[in-house]
Amino acid sequence: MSFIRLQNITTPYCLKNITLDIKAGELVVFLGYTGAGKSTLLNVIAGLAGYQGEVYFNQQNMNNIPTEKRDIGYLLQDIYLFPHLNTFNNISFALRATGYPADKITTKVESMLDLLHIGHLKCRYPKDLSGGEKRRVGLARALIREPKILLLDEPLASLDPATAKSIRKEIKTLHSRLNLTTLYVTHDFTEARELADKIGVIANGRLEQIGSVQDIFYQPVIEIKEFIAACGH
Ligand SMILES: Nc1ncnc2c1ncn2[C@@H]1O[C@H](COP(=O)(O)OP(=O)(O)OP(=O)(O)O)[C@@H](O)[C@H]1O
Repeated sequence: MSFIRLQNITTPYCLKNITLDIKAGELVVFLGYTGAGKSTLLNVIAGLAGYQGEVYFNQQNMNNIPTEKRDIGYLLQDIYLFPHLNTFNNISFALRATGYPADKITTKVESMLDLLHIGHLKCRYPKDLSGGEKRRVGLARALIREPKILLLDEPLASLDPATAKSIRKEIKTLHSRLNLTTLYVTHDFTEARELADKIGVIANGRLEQIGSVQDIFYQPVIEIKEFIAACGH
């Protein structure tokens, strides 16, 4: 049964009639060129972009449900950590804003710091974090409210290959351990291959192809042949 269903999603500038079913617990990677519509697709699911069509989570229509009530964690490509808050306060922000019991916030944030191996960063401000550390803090912040759905928009962009690989591994572990349904945007086939249960290929606002890594690797649509050639297998 599908956990996320998109039905005939069209947006004014970009997406064209996308219909898609994602099962609970799947890690789906959306692959496509710059400007293809990948971020817009995540924004639709998050309730951050206007659209025509229907979005369902667990068979409930989400069209009139605002972002903060959609049970999602979201890590954007340009991570907007609050510059004036340290790591601890960046992570706890959403808990405070939603009335989480004040006496339980510290324990909750500490457990998230442990999970992401960033306890030593808890008093640091974003300007004193490396790119990789910022991603980990961003992930902790996205996960602190225990969402069922995690949306990641090029979360590893501009990291060195070794750091990217280690965070990728961590994302995969968190995805399983926290029973997440994860949607991940990239234009890197190597990244997609390492992570995906399924790959969805977006080109010119359309979902051109969706299938297993093997399906996409051996029978790619024309638009991503270059990605596959570039990944060096
Ligand atoms: N509000 C808007 N007004 C005009 N054009 C828009 C608007 N929102 C999105 N677009 C256009 O829609 C297209 C898809 O953008 P989107 O950010 O979803 O692509 P993407 O596949 O995520 O690209 P990238 O890999 O560069 O992040 C782009 O051409 C963008 O300029």
